[in-house]
Amino acid sequence: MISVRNLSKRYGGRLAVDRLSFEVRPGVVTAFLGPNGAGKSSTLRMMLGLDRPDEGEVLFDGTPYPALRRPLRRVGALLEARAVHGGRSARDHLRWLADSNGIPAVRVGEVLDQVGLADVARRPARGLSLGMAQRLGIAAALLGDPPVLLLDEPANGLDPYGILWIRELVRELADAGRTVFVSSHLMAETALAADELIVIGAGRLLAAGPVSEFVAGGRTLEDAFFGLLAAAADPGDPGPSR
Ligand SMILES: Nc1ncnc2c1ncn2[C@@H]1O[C@H](COP(=O)(O)OP(=O)(O)OP(=O)(O)O)[C@@H](O)[C@H]1O
Repeated sequence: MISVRNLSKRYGGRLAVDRLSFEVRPGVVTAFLGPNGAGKSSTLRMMLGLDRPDEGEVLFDGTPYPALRRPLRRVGALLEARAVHGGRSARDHLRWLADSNGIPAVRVGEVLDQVGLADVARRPARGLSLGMAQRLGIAAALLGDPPVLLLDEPANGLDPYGILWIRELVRELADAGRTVFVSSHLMAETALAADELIVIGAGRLLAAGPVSEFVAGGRTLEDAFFGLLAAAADPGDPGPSR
């Protein structure tokens, strides 16, 4: 279980995350939706201890990320797929990560196979396409076989086969009891891939609940999303009927 409690972050004069609270349960795929600049990446960075909140906290089964021992074994994350040294091969990058987190070296071959990168694993990372770099980032997230996965736009750069692959992967991970939290901009894809939604706008929680409630009555998720944003921008607007 991930608990985000009253999280706030200000950059200069701008409030990027505003008293945000929500929970993410194991065994389901939870999507994190919001327009550009809503505060999704800022929230994910604070979840991972990469940014310090001005207020509030994020707990993984009661423990903040910076206090986790061997964190890659507890929480796997994909944030910035290009965050790999360009001269280093995918295999060496994963070996280094495994080594520094007490993860058996055999996992490197396993995750390379799992993400379909075994054939290019010895190439320098700078030669990887965006889709391959994205798969390498997912391999790194899976390396420690963690019970929690945080994936920021995992379908970014993937072709339709890759998008289907991600959808099936997150489903398998959740079905195995993991906590899977996935940020996205892709409404149609989210409607197919996610069970639960957390929607934010301007750093604030706009709605949270099962996808089935957002799309009740034949409404598309896109319609529900635009309705929530319109209601948040104009509090006089009755907004969507949920
Ligand atoms: N390091 C930073 N310094 C200054 N401002 C920042 C920083 N990081 C984020 N912001 C600002 O905080 C707000 C939220 O940004 P954030 O990247 O978290 O949104 P997002 O929902 O992830 O957007 P996107 O969907 O475009 O990735 C934006 O106004 C952004 O400009």
